[in-house]
Amino acid sequence: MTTAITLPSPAKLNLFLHIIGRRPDGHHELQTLFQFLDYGDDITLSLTPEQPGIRLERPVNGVADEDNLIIRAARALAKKAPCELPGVTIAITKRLPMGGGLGGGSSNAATTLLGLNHLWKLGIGLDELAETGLALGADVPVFVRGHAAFGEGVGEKLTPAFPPEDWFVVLKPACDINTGKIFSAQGLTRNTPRIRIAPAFEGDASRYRNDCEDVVRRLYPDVKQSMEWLTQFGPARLTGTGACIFGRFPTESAARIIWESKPSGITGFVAQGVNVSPLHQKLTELE
Ligand SMILES: C[C@](O)(CO)[C@H](O)COP(=O)(O)OP(=O)(O)OC[C@H]1O[C@@H](n2ccc(N)nc2=O)[C@H](O)[C@@H]1O
Ligand SMILES: Nc1ncnc2c1ncn2[C@@H]1O[C@H](COP(=O)(O)OP(=O)(O)OP(=O)(O)O)[C@@H](O)[C@H]1O
Repeated sequence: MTTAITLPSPAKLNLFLHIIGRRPDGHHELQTLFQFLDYGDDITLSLTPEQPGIRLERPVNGVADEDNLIIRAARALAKKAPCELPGVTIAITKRLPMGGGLGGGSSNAATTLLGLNHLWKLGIGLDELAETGLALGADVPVFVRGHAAFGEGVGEKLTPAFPPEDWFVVLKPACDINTGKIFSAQGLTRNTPRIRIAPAFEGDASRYRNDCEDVVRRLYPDVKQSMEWLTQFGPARLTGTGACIFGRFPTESAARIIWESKPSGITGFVAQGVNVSPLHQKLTELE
């Protein structure tokens, strides 16, 4: 019987992000193109049959365990079980910056849902797991489903997409950005016309933009400065509500040359865009 697994919890990029309106509940209606990166956190789930309950081996810096999306996801899943479950200890190796627009917390929640569904042998389908995940955050469903996608609604209505699997230089300017602050900012573009995209999306995402970019550049000079630097080598774009920005390159070596030339003090990483989540690739290997 498998008692422990280590699973990837990848980052996502919003290759574009359009805000097309506001719902009556105040949430913004989006159109976005999600792609995963082959870079992210790792989560180890270890069953502890002798000790009931769900616990984190070490807290995530700055996040109370009660608020941690890993714990919240595990508890939401446990509620669905028809019987008593073995306990679990969860350890995370955190690489993704928080408040970076890379969806780290949401990805951690999805990895926990899928990993525990596997270890606890619950047999819950992806539709139900995506619905459970949506209650934890708008980005959780795409991580649960595990395919690059055109997202609508708040990002939960997903149509599989196949953007090119290019290489990215991802930079993390020295600021953390609160998503709620950007969505409530004055002057945010909230009326981008809805686009119609065939389900087999193969269009050039560079024609589209991130509607949060102007507000974020105005409020965060570090983001503006990093974008100006990266733009010298091609289009640079914000992911989510920032703070991370990215530039795309056709090969790893092209991306690494730019990465090596970055000014000192800028953090980030180089990674490849992938249309099947590394989490799902790993789970398929385990089957
Ligand atoms: C920016 C994205 O990462 C793009 O993929 C997501 O839309 C973020 O969605 P999320 O993780 O659910 O965002 P949260 O950090 O929970 O949202 C914080 C706050 O931002 C506002 N918010 C968020 C998402 C959305 N579509 N419209 C909003 O107006 C809401 O006031 C919400 O309470
Ligand atoms: N496991 C977790 N990892 C990271 N953040 C978490 C986690 N659980 C809860 N959070 C909370 O979620 C907030 C957002 O963190 P996250 O890494 O998801 O940011 P993000 O990449 O900007 O997300 P998004 O792209 O969804 O806006 C953090 O500031 C933290 O308070």
